[in-house]
Amino acid sequence: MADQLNADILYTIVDEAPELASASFLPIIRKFVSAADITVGTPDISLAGRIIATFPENLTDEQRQSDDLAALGELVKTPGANVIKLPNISASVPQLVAAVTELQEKGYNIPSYPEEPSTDEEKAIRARFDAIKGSAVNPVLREGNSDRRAAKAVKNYAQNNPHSMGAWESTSKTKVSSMPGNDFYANEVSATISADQAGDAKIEFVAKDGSVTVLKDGWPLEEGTVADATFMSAKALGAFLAGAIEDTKADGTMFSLHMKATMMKVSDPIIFGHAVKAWLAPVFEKFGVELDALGVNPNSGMGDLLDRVADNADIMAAIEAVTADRPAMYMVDSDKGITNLHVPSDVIIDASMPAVIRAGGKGWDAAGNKGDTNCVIPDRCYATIYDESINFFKANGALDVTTAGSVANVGLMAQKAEEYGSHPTTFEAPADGTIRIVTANGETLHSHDVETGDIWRSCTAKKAPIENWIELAMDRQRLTGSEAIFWLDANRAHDAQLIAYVKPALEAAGVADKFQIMAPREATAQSLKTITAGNDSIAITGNVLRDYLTDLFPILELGTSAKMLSIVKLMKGGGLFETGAGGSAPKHVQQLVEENHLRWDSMGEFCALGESLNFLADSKGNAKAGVLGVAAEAATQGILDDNRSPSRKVGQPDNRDSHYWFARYWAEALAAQSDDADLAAEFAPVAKALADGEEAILAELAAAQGPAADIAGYYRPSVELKAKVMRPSATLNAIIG
Ligand SMILES: NC(=O)C1=CN([C@@H]2O[C@H](COP(=O)(O)OP(=O)(O)OC[C@H]3O[C@@H](n4cnc5c(N)ncnc54)[C@H](OP(=O)(O)O)[C@@H]3O)[C@@H](O)[C@H]2O)C=CC1
Ligand SMILES: O=C(O)CCC(=O)C(=O)O
Ligand SMILES: [Mg+2]
Repeated sequence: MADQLNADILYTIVDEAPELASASFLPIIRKFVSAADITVGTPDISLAGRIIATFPENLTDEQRQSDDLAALGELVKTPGANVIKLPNISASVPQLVAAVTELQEKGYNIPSYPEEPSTDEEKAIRARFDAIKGSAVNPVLREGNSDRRAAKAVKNYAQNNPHSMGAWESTSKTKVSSMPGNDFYANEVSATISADQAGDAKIEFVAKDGSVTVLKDGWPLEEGTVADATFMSAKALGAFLAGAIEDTKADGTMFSLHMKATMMKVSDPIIFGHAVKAWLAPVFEKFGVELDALGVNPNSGMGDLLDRVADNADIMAAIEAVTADRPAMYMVDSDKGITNLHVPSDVIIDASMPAVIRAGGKGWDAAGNKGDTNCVIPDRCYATIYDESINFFKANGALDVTTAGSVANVGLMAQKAEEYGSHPTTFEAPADGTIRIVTANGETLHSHDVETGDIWRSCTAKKAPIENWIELAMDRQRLTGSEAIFWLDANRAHDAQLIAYVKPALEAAGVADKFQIMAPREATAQSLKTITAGNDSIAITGNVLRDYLTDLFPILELGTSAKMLSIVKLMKGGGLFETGAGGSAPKHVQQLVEENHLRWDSMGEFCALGESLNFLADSKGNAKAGVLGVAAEAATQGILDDNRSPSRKVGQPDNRDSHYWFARYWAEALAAQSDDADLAAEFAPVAKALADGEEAILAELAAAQGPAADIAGYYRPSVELKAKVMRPSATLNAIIG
């Protein structure tokens, strides 16, 4: 890895669809940039790679691999970082277990995931797995704030080639349901750490008998950190979920739960588990002991539960009886019977809610019928943005993609800001009592009375990232002149603390009149109005809304968030270029394996590559990198202009075809430019060979599609087979080498 880290550009090895795409695209990148002596390192941050790096002790030398994520995590704190970061799996427990099983089958002597660790050894193994679980990569690499937007060319393309949008009826019964109170929103308190309070804090649980358990010790809170505490009442959640199920039935719609069990890896699987228990309440009441004995953990979902109880006819019959009495369920895969509650990571709110909204408020039920759905989002902190969007489209009809403007995002993300950094400070209350934060000087910063099972958490946002975020917002507003809104709710404790940073900073810079501050609901309505009128808006948000909005608006405006420019301006001066704003598209892998068609759109990679090369030119004074970067931008434009992006259906051009075209346009742009004669001379014959070979290459790529493709694995496919499947054109391979 040491050599890898010294490379000019680091292009991450990840999972699923983007990793399949890399098997085709990376050889092209390497060939082109080597002409400027630019090196490309490939640190492995895949789920399988991270598991292997975590458990070296029982592996052979050949199997072992370095902890690339840890190394990258350090690199992003240096000015030289230039990382192209593709989306990776944030694993739920079922995914983690499946990945371990696959590695074991491949001869890796990795311990099994201890579901219920009892011995010290099991607890230690479990702790190591817990560090791999959920969103364990992005928070480590994101040492900067987020600038996500659609490049002009991408936006123009979408306006001229509108994607399909479901119609919105004013009579739609689709709605968002949230708890009326006693949720994270209601119980939040927040404070900004003073000089006196700064230092190592602790979090304590005080039982009814006065005994104190330290939940977290040596927890550094720097001066200026905004530190919140809040909890969700388990009783209130249970009652709400039971009510929402009944309400869905009365409405005649589908029940759907939308969580972020991956990034909120401690709290949201618990909330998900409450929903599984609420759905199967009579089964849990009657068979609690048996379910326990079978190792059922509702937080792992109904899929895991069904596997464990499959041989118990009584429980299966009880489940069937309950299901018959329940409302329709929103399905992940109707054909395969995968429900919304099967796996906690199947329905991820940032992708799932926009899909419902784009479809005109529709989901799919078990029989494959389209219908309205009750979108259950228990906590109210951010649910209002979806509620307001639904209200807006019910009133105004679907967005007109051909004329709509764009909502860009500037997101507070650096150094594990806000909820997405809260896993180490999230706890399920062990009993009735009090949970409190005690600062270094002995003061009680926050204190909550809790009941058994309540989900308590503290979130923090540090001063330097907050200030950097406000600067970034001012930069983007100045460069665009767009409407700019801080999505902050003055009535929410945390947001009020942020507003106390934002207002004076804007005033000091003399730009307060260029910005508005609005609660998320009002900001949603305003932004939708703005883009409906064909204008642009910048949403300046915290970390969760950064995540939600950079799927919501792109999916409405562009049909996908895959085409987003996603830049993380690292606070220490480096550049992290994320590819797109979406995920790793598991469904795409399934299609490739079944019919050798990869519909993954590499537009995010194309945009990131151009940015990374231009950044290299600036940061290292590498003029050739700049020439390559400008040519890569021309190639990206060519893909859009000539409609070379992948199609969804087998038999039509796919991801590999788009890479051929990218290489061709890139070579043509390099051959045509006059800034660097050497590069022009080197790429003229490449451009000619790619043009001359067009017919053969496209025929060879097309011929590969149709039959099943074997890549020998899911989490750790064979490198050789992947290359074989993803590079089926001998003519193209001969040119790329
Ligand atoms: N930055 C990161 O590392 C991120 C990682 N993730 C991880 O990704 C996995 C899947 O997450 P999920 O929420 O389902 O979201 P995804 O974004 O992976 O998938 C949602 C859908 O979006 C479409 N899509 C996304 N990217 C592309 C692309 N490049 N080209 C074409 N279509 C695209 C696909 O739609 P269609 O099926 O219609 O083709 C896909 O099924 C999880 O493990 C999650 O943790 C999620 C978000 C960000
Ligand atoms: O890290 C993850 O799990 C997902 C990240 C994500 O969805 C985003 O940043 O948009
Ligand atoms: Mg996201």
